[in-house]
Amino acid sequence: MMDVLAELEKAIAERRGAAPAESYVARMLQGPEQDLYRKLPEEATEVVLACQYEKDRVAEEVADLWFMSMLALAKNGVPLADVAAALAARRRQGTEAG
Ligand SMILES: N=c1c2ncn([C@@H]3O[C@H](COP(=O)(O)OP(=O)(O)OP(=O)(O)O)[C@@H](O)[C@H]3O)c2ncn1[C@@H]1O[C@H](COP(=O)(O)O)[C@@H](O)[C@H]1O
Repeated sequence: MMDVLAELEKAIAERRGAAPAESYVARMLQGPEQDLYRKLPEEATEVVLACQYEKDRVAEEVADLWFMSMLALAKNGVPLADVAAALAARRRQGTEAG
């Protein structure tokens, strides 16, 4: 799983400087930040709607949300490894608490 996300992180880094006309990644990362941040709640809402009404679309919608989250990480210079570390730390805390 992390391999796919790590590959996506690399692809995003490679494409962020591309011509906006040719790259959605470039459009989102070079454009106004509100264009990107508006997409996050939209995609989250689509996940909820799929869960409630269109279960065969849940995976696709979560993939969209994760992609937008990856763009938000790139926009803010936060590496995927930091997210992995945060989840791992919570896992350890959960193990200790449990
Ligand atoms: N994983 C994705 C990915 N997921 C979704 N999208 C794009 O995200 C956009 C948003 O989807 P929506 O469902 O909201 O569609 P929309 O309403 O048309 O979008 P908006 O115009 O409102 O933004 C769509 O244009 C999708 O094509 C993605 N675009 C790119 N990637 C990855 O990023 C790589 C580099 O992409 P580009 O540099 O953009 O070619 C690709 O090879 C992929 O691996």
